[in-house]
Parts: sequence; C-alpha cells; structure tokens
Amino acid sequence: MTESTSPGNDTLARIAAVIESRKPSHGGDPATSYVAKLFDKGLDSILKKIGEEATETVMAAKDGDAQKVVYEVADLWFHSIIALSHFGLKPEQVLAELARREGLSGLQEFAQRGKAQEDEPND
Ligand SMILES: N=c1c2ncn([C@@H]3O[C@H](COP(=O)(O)OP(=O)(O)OP(=O)(O)O)[C@@H](O)[C@H]3O)c2ncn1[C@@H]1O[C@H](COP(=O)(O)O)[C@@H](O)[C@H]1O
Repeated sequence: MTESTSPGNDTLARIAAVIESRKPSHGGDPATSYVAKLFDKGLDSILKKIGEEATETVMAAKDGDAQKVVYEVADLWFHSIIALSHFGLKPEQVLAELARREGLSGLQEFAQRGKAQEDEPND
C-alpha cells in the first residue's frame, strides 16, 4: 500500500461525518443504525463502550495477540469518535493536539507543568 492510498486522516474524517449524520438531529434511526442507537441511549452508554473497548485492548495486549490489539484499538477509536461527536468535536482537533505536541518530549512537558521528580509518570 502506498502512502497516498493508506488509510489516514481522511478515514477518520469520513467516519466522523457518518457518525455525525446518525445524530437524532440529523434523522439517525436507532432501528437501522448502531451509532444512532448509541446516541439514543446517551452519553453514559457511549462512555461504557469506551471503557469496555479499553479493557478489551488491554486484555488483547496481555494475551500477546497483535491482530486482536488492532481490532480492539479500532473499536476504541470508533467509540471515542462517537464521544467526540457528542461534544461537537472532530478527530481533526485531536490530531491537531497531537501535532502540537510533536517534538516535545513527554518528560520535558511533564517538567514544564512543574511536577516534582517523585511524581514522574513511569508507572
Ligand atoms: N466502524 C464501525 C464499527 N466498529 C465497531 N462497530 C460496532 O460496534 C459494536 C461493538 O460492540 P462490541 O465490541 O461489544 O462487539 P460485540 O461483537 O458486540 O462483542 P465482543 O465479542 O467484541 O465482546 C459492534 O456492534 C460493531 O459492529 C461499528 N459500527 C459501525 N462502524 C462504522 O460506523 C458506520 C455507521 O454505522 P451504523 O450507524 O451502524 O450504520 C459504519 O458504516 C462503519 O463505518
């Protein structure tokens, strides 16, 4: 797969657009759409799915099952995009935040926040 055909930011933007179209305000139908059903159930149900998918990601990793890690992270990202949409946010905003952090070491950033050395995020 070449770089130009690799799934990337466009994929996230397209999925986010479909998710947006499933909102009740856009005519999403819980009878025919998983996303519309989740929006219909509300934020707690969306957050519960994120918790489940995060746990399943950890379990797949602990099992050493690399392909399952891919499936579970895809589930986690998908449900996280639904949560972003609930708050009127888009994946682009998360990607922009990651881009902003590029080149800034996590330890450097931690020090800039004035954290004491004994609080280092190493566990
Ligand atoms: N990417 C996804 C996607 N990923 C996961 N899922 C669904 O999310 C649910 C995840 O639930 P679970 O992980 O609990 O899976 P499970 O099979 O129920 O249980 P486990 O065996 O994993 O424990 C399943 O019903 C999946 O089918 C998704 N449903 C939809 N999409 C995208 O969203 C679009 C809109 O979907 P609809 O709103 O349903 O039209 C689709 O065209 C896709 O692009």
